[in-house]
Parts: sequence; structure tokens; C-alpha cells
Amino acid sequence: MLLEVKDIYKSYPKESNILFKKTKIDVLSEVSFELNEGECLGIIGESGSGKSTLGKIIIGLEKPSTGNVYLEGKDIFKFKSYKEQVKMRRDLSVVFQDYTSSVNPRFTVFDIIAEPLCIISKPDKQQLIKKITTLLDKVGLSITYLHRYPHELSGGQLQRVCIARAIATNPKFIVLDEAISSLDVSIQKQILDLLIELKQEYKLSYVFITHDLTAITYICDRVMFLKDGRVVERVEEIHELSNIKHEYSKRLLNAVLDIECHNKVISI
Ligand SMILES: Nc1ncnc2c1ncn2[C@@H]1O[C@H](COP(=O)(O)OP(=O)(O)OP(=O)(O)O)[C@@H](O)[C@H]1O
Repeated sequence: MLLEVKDIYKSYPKESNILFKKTKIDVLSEVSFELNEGECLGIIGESGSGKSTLGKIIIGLEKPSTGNVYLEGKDIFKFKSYKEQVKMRRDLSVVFQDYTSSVNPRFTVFDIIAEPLCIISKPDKQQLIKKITTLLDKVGLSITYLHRYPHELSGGQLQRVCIARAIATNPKFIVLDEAISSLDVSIQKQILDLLIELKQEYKLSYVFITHDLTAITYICDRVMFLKDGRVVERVEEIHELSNIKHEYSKRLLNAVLDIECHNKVISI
């Protein structure tokens, strides 16, 4: 098994009106799941249900209050040596929704993609140019983009650059946190197709975080519904999505059907 997330609880301190009284807000409770090689697991939930917090925990950006995350059997929060931590950084990657703020505006496309490569090794400039040109090609961008700055790219192009950066270190899995949500619908499909292609080519696993069930049915093998930080339902086979039982999951599914129906009426 590639990833095992076991009994995660996460709480944050909360401001209290009562002097000296410490309170906390529980964001995740009892969250467990497994992810196998080559799989795409969808995590869906309403705003504030804890999806991004969970995403940050499984790539080691945030520590759980209790619980463990095992990557190939090893607890990612117990990697002590620098070498182990660099390996973990190489194996786990992420693409965020907000592609504009997840890149340095003063970096060129070359600098953005080179950054993780230079953290894990010390490649020379020629090696870097070759590798980055190949990566750009993989995400459907030509070499002419190499020296452009983020403001000289469209949203879809910049998200492709972020995807190239995410796959640069040959990770084992990528957390895609609302990675297509800021793009318009036609670009969303292109990016989903690209992600599916890359998943097959690099044998990647994804954790696909979204509030969009339509995208889940397009790319995911399984799905987990998160409500107030708890897993309320799991669908192990995506084609069985219509058999969901929990009221909350049904509400999310019906919301999609309503929107699709509404769009059809408009297009008629
Ligand atoms: N660093 C933090 N300190 C305090 N509270 C936090 C912190 N990060 C997140 N939260 C709270 O945790 C809860 C879950 O937030 P999270 O961003 O994980 O939800 P989400 O499901 O990803 O929401 P969205 O879909 O709107 O991005 C929210 O109530 C949020 O305010």
C-alpha cells in the first residue's frame, strides 16, 4: 500500500471571550483511509468540512493533533534525517487551487519548475533546461514559455506550469487541492485529461480534493465524503455513486444534478 492515513484528529486553538480560557475548534475527527499505487481517491465536502486541512496533513505541511500518515509503511512525521526528509518531499507533491499565489511572481517558468529539482539535487544548468523542456512538453507547453513570468500566462497555462512543477521530482502521489476549480469549464476538462494522461504515464496516485462531484466522476476511482471533519460515506467503486445512502452525500449529488439540469434548460 502506498499511503495509509490512520485515525487523524486535528484541532486549532480558538479565540475565547472568557479571559484565560483556552478553547479549540475540531476540524478533523477519526479520519482514516488508504491509497494504493495508481489510484485516484476523491475527497468531497462542503466549504469548511476540513478537506484542505486533510490535504496539508497528508503531504506533511501540517501536523495532525493525533493520528499517523504512513508512506510505504513509514510515518511521514517521524522522518528524522535530512536525507529521509528530502526523499519524502520528492515522493509527495501538491497542486493548489490558487495557481497565482502558489508561484513567485518574480520567477520565470524556468525558475518555478527548477525550484523543487534544485532542492533534491544539484543539477547543472544544461541538465535543468533539458529536464524542464521535457516537463513543459508533457504538460502541453512549448519551450517558448520557458522565460515567461506568471503574469504573461493564462490561468490554464499557469496551472499547467504548476502541474509540471508537481511532477518534476517524480513523486509517488500528488494532492490536487481544488486544482481545477478556478479555471473555466472547457479548460477544466483539458486539465483533467492531462492529469489522467500523466497518471498513466508516471504511474501516479492522486488525492483529488474538490467540492465538484462531476470532476470526481471523471477522474476518481473511489470517493470519500467529508462532513464537519468526519468521513460520513465512502464509495469504493465510482460507478456506484448513485447508491449513496447518507443524506449529506445525496444533497451534494442532487446539487450537481440540479445544476446540470438548469444548464440543459438554459442551453435549450
Ligand atoms: N490555521 C488554521 N487556524 C485555525 N483554523 C483553521 C486553520 N486552517 C483551517 N482552519 C479552519 O478549519 C476548518 C476547515 O478548513 P479547511 O480549509 O480545511 O476546509 P475546506 O473543506 O478545505 O474548505 P474550502 O472548500 O472552503 O476550502 C475551517 O473552519 C477553517 O476556518
